[in-house]
Amino acid sequence: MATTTLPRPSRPSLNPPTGPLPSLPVPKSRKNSIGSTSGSTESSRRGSSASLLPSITGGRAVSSSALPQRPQQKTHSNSTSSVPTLNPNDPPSTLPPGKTLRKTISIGAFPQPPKGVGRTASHPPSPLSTSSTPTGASLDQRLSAGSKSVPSRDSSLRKKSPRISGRGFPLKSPLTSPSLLSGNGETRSVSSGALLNLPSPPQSRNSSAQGSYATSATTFDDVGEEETRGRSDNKRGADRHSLHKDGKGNVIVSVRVRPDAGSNDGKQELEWEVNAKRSSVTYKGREGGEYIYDNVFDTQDNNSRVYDAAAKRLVRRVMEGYHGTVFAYGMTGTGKTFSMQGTATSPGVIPLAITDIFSFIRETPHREFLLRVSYLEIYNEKIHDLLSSNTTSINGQPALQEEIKLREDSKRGVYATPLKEEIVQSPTQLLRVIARGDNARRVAGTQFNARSSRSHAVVQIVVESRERIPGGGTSLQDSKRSAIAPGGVRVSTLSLIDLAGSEKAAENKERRTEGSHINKSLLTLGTVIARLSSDKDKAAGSEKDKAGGANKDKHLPYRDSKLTRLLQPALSGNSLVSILCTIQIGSTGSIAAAHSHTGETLNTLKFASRAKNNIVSHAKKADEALGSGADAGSRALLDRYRMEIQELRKQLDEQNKAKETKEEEKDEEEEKARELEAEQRHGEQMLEMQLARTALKERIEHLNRLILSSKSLGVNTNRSFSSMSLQNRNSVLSNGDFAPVSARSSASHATLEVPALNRTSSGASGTSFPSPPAGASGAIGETGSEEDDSLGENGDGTASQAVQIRALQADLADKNRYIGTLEKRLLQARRSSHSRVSMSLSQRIVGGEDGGLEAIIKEKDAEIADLRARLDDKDRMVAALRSAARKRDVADLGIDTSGLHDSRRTSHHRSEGSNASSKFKSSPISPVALLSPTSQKSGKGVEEMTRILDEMISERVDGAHPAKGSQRSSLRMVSESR
Ligand SMILES: Nc1ncnc2c1ncn2[C@@H]1O[C@H](COP(=O)(O)OP(=O)(O)OP(=O)(O)O)[C@@H](O)[C@H]1O
Repeated sequence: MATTTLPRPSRPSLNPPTGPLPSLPVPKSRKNSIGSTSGSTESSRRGSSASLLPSITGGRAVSSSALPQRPQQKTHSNSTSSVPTLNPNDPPSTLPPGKTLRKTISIGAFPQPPKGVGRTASHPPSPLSTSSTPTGASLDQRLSAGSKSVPSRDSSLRKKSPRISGRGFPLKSPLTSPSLLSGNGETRSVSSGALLNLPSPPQSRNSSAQGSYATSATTFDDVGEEETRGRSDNKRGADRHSLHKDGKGNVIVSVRVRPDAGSNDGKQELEWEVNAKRSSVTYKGREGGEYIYDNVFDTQDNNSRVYDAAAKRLVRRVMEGYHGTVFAYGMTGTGKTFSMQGTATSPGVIPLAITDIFSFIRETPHREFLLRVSYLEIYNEKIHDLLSSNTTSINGQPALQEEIKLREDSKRGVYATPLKEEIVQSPTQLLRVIARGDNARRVAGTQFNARSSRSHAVVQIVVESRERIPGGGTSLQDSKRSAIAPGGVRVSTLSLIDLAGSEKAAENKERRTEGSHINKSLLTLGTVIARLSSDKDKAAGSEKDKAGGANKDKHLPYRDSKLTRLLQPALSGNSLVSILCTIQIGSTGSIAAAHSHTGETLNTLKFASRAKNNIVSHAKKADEALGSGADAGSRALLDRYRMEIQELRKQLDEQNKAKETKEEEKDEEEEKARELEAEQRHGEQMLEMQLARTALKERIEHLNRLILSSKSLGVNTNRSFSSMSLQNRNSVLSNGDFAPVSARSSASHATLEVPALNRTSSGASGTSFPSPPAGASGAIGETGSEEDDSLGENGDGTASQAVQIRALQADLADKNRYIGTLEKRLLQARRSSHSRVSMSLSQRIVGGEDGGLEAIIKEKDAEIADLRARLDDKDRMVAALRSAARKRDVADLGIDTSGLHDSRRTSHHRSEGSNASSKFKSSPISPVALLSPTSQKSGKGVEEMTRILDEMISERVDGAHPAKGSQRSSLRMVSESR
């Protein structure tokens, strides 16, 4: 395709059309739309001339806007002589009793998207009607719903006013005047549902407005061609062509005639002729003339038709990226508000435009849109925000508000600030916003209108749009991709303006003041438009003009009123323009005539002619603000929102990640801390347990050695030490494997130095003495080689006292070493659990737990004292043993050696083959002496010593019992005390 060509009638050879505007890109979706509808009978009917239409690139649809344009327009409008002058002799009129008061219902009364009425059932459905309206009703339904309530205009026209040119169907007027924006709403010439997106035959000026918007993708160049073609049959075609080359095709001027309720006598026909077909209004009175416009709506035309012909195409253009302005101009009470707002049953331009805007959005999936709306009024030359939240109406009059100022910059042109803009997402929402503004607008009853608008009201809908990714996917993934790679944002503005009506001086002072402001601003508007014509030749087609007419500012009094200042961008060529002028025609003697409407009507007609003739528009599609920076398209909220959303999403992701990481870290830290704490606690517990176990083990071992040793020696019996000793020795030696018995553990040997005296007497002592207390038995066989620890060379234990002393000393050394070992371990344990211990200690101190620190210290002191007492015991024991040894030495002087043999006999087998026996022989003191009758003294000493030892051993045994003392606390006490 790619190029779908639409039928175009052959036309005379004219210069190639040079449309004032560049070709408009059309979404591909349009192609489908077109295709679906262009395959209709109308399409085939026009197929013969399809080649004449510009080809469609990229599958774009073709517009039906390429309509022939009425040739008379320019000639008439340009001809000042043709404009009838006002008749100053017209008598001032007064409001007749029968005048219909304005009963316009604000669009607030229909919050839901309006349903058009008044269209005939034969209206072809809009191509947009294939999709539902926002309220769910298709446009077709909307249109057909209203068709019953409004009679066919043709029939009514014929009936009421046979002199008014009817628009019989299908009419193929050779004067059909195509326009960039115009497209007459007449659709009855087109079969229903068939050719909504196709151009009317060249001769038909009554091309469907719907058709025009259905094919709004048509480039302006196309229109230029059509205009040229349309003019070909008219002697004024050349003029029209040049006019459109000047950009006139972007300006539509329509005149709407309001029905005159008081005119039932047909007299109006005598003075006025309204020919909707020719789009002309003719005044036949004095200085009369014919006025021809793009559209003339007679009294039977309803709002829907007015919208279709005068505004629909412009609205579609705005959605495509052009700026567009629609305003209603006319005398008070002639139907401006009625046309712009409409009623619940007959919605006007504003609600119908809103419906179309959202229809367009729905049908343009390859672009995304953002709409924002503002609503202001110019009242007594001051601008007020009708959407401002502090707009509170008091007794029907809005409260005073902050004045809005007009500013201008290169990007935005002239704009009001500060002005509230509301972003809207549905037709209902948009209608409600506007209804809110309507309620805040100043209205008052006047002589001519019970609810007269006392201000100029401007609804501005800013349309931001941006191309979505190719393919226009609507999936979430596509949306995301689109958000990630934003294209340029195009910003266009649709201004819908309901001007206050010009009026004669009122009696009421307030109304007079309002009226003077209204009239002044309207006068300025008229002046600006009138002067546009003087500049048009210079400006037309020039870059200066395209730039917005900045140079014109020097000549044109835009700044004389806020209205003209606000309209400056539109009037100076940057916008597509549609002007709807409303008049009320009264015949001689009618109500309207009685109110001097004729003069005002003629003024309005002249204004409309000048506007059509003078306003030059070189509206261009707004550039897409490329780049994603905040500067690009400073007003493009769409971009900013996209960026903001992306930024927020990014932040949210980061925050989520940070939160997750933190939580993980926190969990990990907590876990680690818990583990560490548990580990520490466990380690400490294990260490303590180990320590305690070791201490207990050693202590038990040690004490066991003592006990066993004591038992083996028989010290707990009443028998004599020597006999016990011998007995023991016998048992020990009964296996004939005599070995010296160590009096102590091998470890003890090295740590305690044995006194020389004991050492020398150890082998010679004949005193029987118990075996070494600790570890003796366990050491037998292992440490038996230690010669110093021999029980006695003579085998009777006479050397046992010295051995005993050394054993005790060794035991003492053992204990000291043992304590040292415990100390080391405790210190080690303390280091690892220092903090914990100190903490628990401090807690104990603070909380007074377990009696507090004092109790602990006392406990430790007691343990220290206990240990000291034990040491003292040992010292005493050692001293007693030494003392006994000395006594024995003294007694040795009178020893009877006879007993020695007995003694020897008793231990005969032991002494034999023993090294110890040889030692014993050489000993200066025989151990037997201790047991002989001559050694009574020494025997007494031994008994005493034995007793002491018994006590000590039993004491230790008691102490070793777990129930009788806490090893752990004892150990701790020792370590802590040191
Ligand atoms: N075409 C029409 N068909 C039926 N009624 C109409 C038409 N035009 C206007 N009217 C009625 O005429 C009355 C005045 O209309 P409207 O208020 O729209 O005039 P206006 O031009 O806005 O006046 P003003 O400038 O004072 O605000 C209203 O009651 C309205 O319903």
